[in-house]
Amino acid sequence: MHMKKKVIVYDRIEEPVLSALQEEFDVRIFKERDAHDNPEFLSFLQETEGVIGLGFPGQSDILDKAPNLKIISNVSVGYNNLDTEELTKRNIMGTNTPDVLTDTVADMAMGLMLSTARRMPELDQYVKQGKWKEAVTTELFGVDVHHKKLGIIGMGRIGKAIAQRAHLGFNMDILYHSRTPKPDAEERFNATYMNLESLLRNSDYICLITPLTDETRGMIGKKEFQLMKRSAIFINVSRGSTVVEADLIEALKNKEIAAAGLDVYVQEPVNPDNELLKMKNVVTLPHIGSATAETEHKMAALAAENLRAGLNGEKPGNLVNPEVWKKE
Ligand SMILES: NC(=O)C1=CN([C@@H]2O[C@H](COP(=O)(O)OP(=O)(O)OC[C@H]3O[C@@H](n4cnc5c(N)ncnc54)[C@H](O)[C@@H]3O)[C@@H](O)[C@H]2O)C=CC1
Ligand SMILES: O=C(O)C(=O)CO
Repeated sequence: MHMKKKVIVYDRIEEPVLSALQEEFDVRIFKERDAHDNPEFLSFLQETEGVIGLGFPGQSDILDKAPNLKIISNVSVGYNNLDTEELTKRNIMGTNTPDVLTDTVADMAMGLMLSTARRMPELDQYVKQGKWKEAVTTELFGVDVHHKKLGIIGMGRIGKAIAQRAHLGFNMDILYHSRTPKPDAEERFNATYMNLESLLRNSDYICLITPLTDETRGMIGKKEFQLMKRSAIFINVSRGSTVVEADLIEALKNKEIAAAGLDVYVQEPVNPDNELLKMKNVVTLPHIGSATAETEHKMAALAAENLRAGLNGEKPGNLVNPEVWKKE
């Protein structure tokens, strides 16, 4: 009898993609807590050929326990959960889901910027508590977004989609910092390339949207917050660990910056005791940049396509370690 290949769905995958995978493969769903010492997880992992999901810890200690693994298909564009060198060494493919989420994440970055600048969550509470009159006071007025300077750190797919919205929709001046200059962004959005220090000094809004890598880990800390304007509003949609969170808390407390809008945290779910959650000038979201019904579906479908290709001996469209692919 033809044996179905074993596949782990890690954390979750949306329907109807899950049902389709269950038809084709011997699927088992595991959650993050299982990754450590659940004997059922460890025994299934021994025979697993494919993993699909969110944030599977693709590091050597887990890979040691997965001798048959061929592919880890992330349902995310970020792949900081994967040790790509280690995967390549072991001939394991890693894939991600770029492009399909770009506009959705950019929409959300603009939303965070607007809601932080115009204090929308705070005002929402006043209205719901019947305190309309108390809400309409100069102390609770926000600041303008349009015609201000937006500094984008990481002018990639999402960075450009943010620049498009901000420049064409809100008449913002775009400053940016990236590994290399992006002539297309300069032409389309009149964006100005700057080193990090100049960007931080000159921006009214700063939006961080780089991947998390060895280079970007902690790239925004005490020194960087001190360079920012006191009126600066800081938006992080990248990963929590691109920022030194304790330094962000200090900068907000000491009024070195005005406010922050955050979708990502060093620890997720964020610890309820985290001081950021107690600050009125911080708008928080639970890492939902790409989480709309439409985009979740596109990401799941693309990740499943990558998984199928990898398990059928074809080259997946979105390899994050392309050097692993060698034709026999
Ligand atoms: N909050 C959320 O829900 C989401 C967060 N993300 C995060 O956004 C990241 C970016 O996604 P894309 O735009 O699709 O990736 P991308 O690869 O198209 O763009 C990343 C940009 O960052 C730049 N960059 C890399 N290292 C840098 C450094 N050291 N200094 C300055 N710039 C640097 C690159 O040059 C590139 O232009 C993802 O890796 C993920 O971590 C992505 C989707 C949703
Ligand atoms: O795609 C990503 O990297 C996310 O953070 C969630 O969509």
